[in-house]
Amino acid sequence: MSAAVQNPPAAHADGAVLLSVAELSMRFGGLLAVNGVGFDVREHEVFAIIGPNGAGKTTVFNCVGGFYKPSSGRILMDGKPIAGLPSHKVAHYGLVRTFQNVRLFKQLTVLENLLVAQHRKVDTRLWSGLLATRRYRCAEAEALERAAAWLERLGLLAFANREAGTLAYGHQRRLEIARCMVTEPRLLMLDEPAAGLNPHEKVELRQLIDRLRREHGVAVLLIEHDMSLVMGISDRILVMEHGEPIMTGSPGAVRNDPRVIKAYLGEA
Ligand SMILES: Nc1ncnc2c1ncn2[C@@H]1O[C@H](COP(=O)(O)OP(=O)(O)OP(=O)(O)O)[C@@H](O)[C@H]1O
Repeated sequence: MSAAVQNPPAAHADGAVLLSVAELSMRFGGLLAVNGVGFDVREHEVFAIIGPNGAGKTTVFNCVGGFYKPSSGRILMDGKPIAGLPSHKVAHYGLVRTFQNVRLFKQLTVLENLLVAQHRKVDTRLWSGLLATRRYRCAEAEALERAAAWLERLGLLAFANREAGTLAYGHQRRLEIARCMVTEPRLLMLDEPAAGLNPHEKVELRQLIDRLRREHGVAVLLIEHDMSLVMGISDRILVMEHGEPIMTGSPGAVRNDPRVIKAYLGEA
């Protein structure tokens, strides 16, 4: 990795803490997949977790996102404990995620995918729908408006009525992000968003992440193996190996740390 690459300034280093993870551990039988991991994500910050395959990154994501109940540790969102809550409850706190492998409703249209994602905001009680109460109709119209706005922002409006499964892979990945954004999250968790993208799409992804935090105020928690993307977009980076944290620091500090170079980045 070239030492000449410039780091972005740590512009968000003073923001309020949004997510706080402390002493997080996750055991699968005899395997301690995550051991004593701690980090904070601040408002509007892009915070990345990197490390070799099997380091425990996705397991941390699954604990934070409500897919695993951690064996021990604290996870606070806005100061409120969320460890062990199921993912739909975690989403109530404004924390949503994408997956390593695209998970869309492939037989539904692009637009329908965004409407389904907002069911929490629309009163889905049967009688409300049957009676088409004013509140229900309003919420439905707003959901449609929000969906159309995000499709437009992400350049997907022309595909609104296409089945999601027929979109090109890069568009499906963008639709996943749109599906998160219609829920108006405060913290967006992206699990290897650049995987399978071509170089041009990676540049667009970087611009998109930057726009989301600047214009829409989200913080981003990122797992990614593409070091050019990670180093270019992150304010701070946590490096993991064998389930344990090696260090947390700015891209420059991480890139030059001998332990990180040995465990993951390799010699330039
Ligand atoms: N549900 C599970 N049951 C048992 N072992 C698991 C489970 N999930 C993960 N592991 C193990 O925990 C360890 C950490 O895996 P994890 O997927 O979190 O790593 P990772 O850093 O995300 O790797 P990658 O970069 O390849 O996605 C690995 O040894 C993995 O085999």
